[in-house]
Amino acid sequence: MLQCGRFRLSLQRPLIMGIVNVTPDSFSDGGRYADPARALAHARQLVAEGADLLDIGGESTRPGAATVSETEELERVMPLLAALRDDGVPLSVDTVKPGVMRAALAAGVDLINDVNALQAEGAVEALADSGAAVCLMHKQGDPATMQQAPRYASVVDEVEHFLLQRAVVLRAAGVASARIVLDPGIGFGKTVEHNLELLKATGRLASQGYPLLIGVSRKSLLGALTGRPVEERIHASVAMALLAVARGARIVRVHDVAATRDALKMWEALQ
Ligand SMILES: Nc1nc2ncc(COP(=O)(O)OP(=O)(O)O)nc2c(=O)[nH]1
Repeated sequence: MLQCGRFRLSLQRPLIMGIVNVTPDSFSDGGRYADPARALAHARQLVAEGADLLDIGGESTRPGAATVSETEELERVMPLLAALRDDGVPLSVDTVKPGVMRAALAAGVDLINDVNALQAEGAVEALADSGAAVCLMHKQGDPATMQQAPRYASVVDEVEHFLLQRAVVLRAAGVASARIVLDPGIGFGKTVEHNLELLKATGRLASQGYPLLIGVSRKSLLGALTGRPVEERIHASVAMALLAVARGARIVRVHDVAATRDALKMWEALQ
């Protein structure tokens, strides 16, 4: 069970986190939902397609992405969070900024999705003071430079150690384990080989006492394996989400909810 703000989400079956990027420059859908009305319609479409929760992102984290001011990020995400507040769907905000976290939590967001694992000053306190869940993700370096020369002695050991260390910090701050999700951060300071090692270790990473979230949707790893451009990666995205679930992941963060939902229904039918 995931204690996710206003919601208690069963993890008996895998959950789909639908991605709503309200940015001009997200790697696969940047600019498509920058208009508030389009973003709201898209968010509701993802719920209709079977998203169990929505992840609202106001700052691209793709390699080389420019950073966004807190004011700008708030202007992007807050109207959508407000419009979705009473739709009855758990809402996540994808941010590294404690100020954005606090505003989103005050507006009722149910999960903080932080690619920086709440390392910013004040982030742990912001989360601890709320009832929201948190996704702690590993990354090596920052989007601007993380893909220049990723290097690990043992990527699985190091990612696992980091995530468990961050979970210990949260538990010490009074955050119950039922509010914590871990994520190895596919594509965040990793080579193709590093990403594949982490995905092969999904079972191990998912057995650490916390639900594991995998986000691989449309990412360059899939392009490297298939040769497909970003707009042609739905098949590989669905396949890798299904494989992650089959190996123990409990949440998949995806752009293509309907296709992923159908695939997970097939997996569930065989359990
Ligand atoms: N927890 C988690 N959060 C994430 N946020 C963004 C992206 C990148 O994907 P996307 O949001 O589609 O692109 P962009 O960061 O360019 O908006 N990937 C993850 C991920 O793998 N895990």
